[in-house]
Amino acid sequence: MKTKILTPHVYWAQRHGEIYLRVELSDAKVGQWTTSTLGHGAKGEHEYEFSLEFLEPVRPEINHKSTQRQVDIKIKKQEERWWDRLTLQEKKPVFLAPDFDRWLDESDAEMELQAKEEEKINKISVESRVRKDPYLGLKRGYLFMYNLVQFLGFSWIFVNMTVRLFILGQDSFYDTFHSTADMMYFCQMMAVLEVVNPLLGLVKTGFFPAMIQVAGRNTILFVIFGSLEEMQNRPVVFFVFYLWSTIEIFRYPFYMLACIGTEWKLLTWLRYSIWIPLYPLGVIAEAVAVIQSLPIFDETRLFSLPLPAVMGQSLSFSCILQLYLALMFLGLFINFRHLYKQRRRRYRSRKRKVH
Ligand SMILES: CCCCCCCCCCCCC[C@@H](O)CC(=O)SCCNC(=O)CCNC(=O)[C@H](O)C(C)(C)COP(=O)(O)OP(=O)(O)OC[C@H]1O[C@@H](n2cnc3c(N)ncnc32)[C@H](O)[C@@H]1OP(=O)(O)O
Repeated sequence: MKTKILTPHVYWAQRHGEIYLRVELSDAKVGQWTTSTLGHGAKGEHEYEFSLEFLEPVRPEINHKSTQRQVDIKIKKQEERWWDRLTLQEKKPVFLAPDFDRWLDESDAEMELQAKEEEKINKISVESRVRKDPYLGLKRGYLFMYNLVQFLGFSWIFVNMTVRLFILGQDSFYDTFHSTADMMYFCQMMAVLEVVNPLLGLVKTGFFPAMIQVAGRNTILFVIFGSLEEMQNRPVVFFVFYLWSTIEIFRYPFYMLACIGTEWKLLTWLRYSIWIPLYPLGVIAEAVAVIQSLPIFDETRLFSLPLPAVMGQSLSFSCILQLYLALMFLGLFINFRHLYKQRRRRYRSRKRKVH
């Protein structure tokens, strides 16, 4: 006697490139992928069959996996695009229903596709960077050592000044230069590497912000404090050195951790936040130092530029410093904007990673 062929329940979902069918049959023996199946359905062991005429052409190769509970079928679409429905006929066959476990609407599927693409691109770019750069370890080692030396130098200055402030009180303001200048000279000469590093492609820092930072500080340190003894025992030295070293004892350890692929949230926050009060205060302290040095340069004629006889004797260096004062505020604006962007970039990309 001929057994009755039954139709199983079929659930479907799609992605841009694939169709997923889930046939509710346990222990099924799949015959030809197109139709016939032998398995246990709701009505016991039977032969089951279904047929679907797809809305658009699909590739001939079929992937199917039979489990104790169901048969999973994956079919590739000929062309990667979203279908409005599964079948050519508009009316959905009664045995067919959406597979809500797999179901995504078009925009969700697009996002899933995009995320997969991004993951693929990231993987490729990380792999190619690692493969392409045989000196990566050496570069990281150099940067780590550079940051470590700077961190130790600025920490020494910061601790020295703080201890002296506690012991001597306001008196410590007057000989900051004599107790810390050698170390500051060392650190700021080393800091020239911060302009070289982006030029060599060792770090992603912009060349201009680094140049403004290093040129600005070294003008104050070597030209104003270093060459004018009269400036060296003024309290302004204390404020300038203290503001510089306060940011650096957070910035350099932050970079050190970045070199070994680690991050401490609090340190990152400090690196990208305390410049907000410190930078303007630093520029104000530096401006005070420049203003205080003007009459000294006028008096001593140090670094004055000789002029042709008709124009007078010489141009005092204080005139150049007045121009520099204006440049300082331009420098402040450029670097403040740069640091603001770096802060936004850091927190925006971190937020994206969390989602
Ligand atoms: C046209 C004008 C002419 C100019 C003439 C001169 C005018 C002078 C005006 C100057 C005013 C200066 C005043 C200033 O001296 C006052 C003070 O300093 S007060 C104290 C407060 N100061 C600060 O907070 C500023 C501290 N300095 C800095 O932050 C940097 O020097 C600066 C260049 C301004 C910004 O840093 P950067 O661009 O590097 O930002 P990031 O830290 O986000 O780094 C970007 C990515 O590069 C990686 N990186 C950078 N350096 C290193 C390193 N040494 N080792 C390892 N990695 C490094 C970093 O990790 C970032 O990578 P990622 O994006 O992957 O995280």
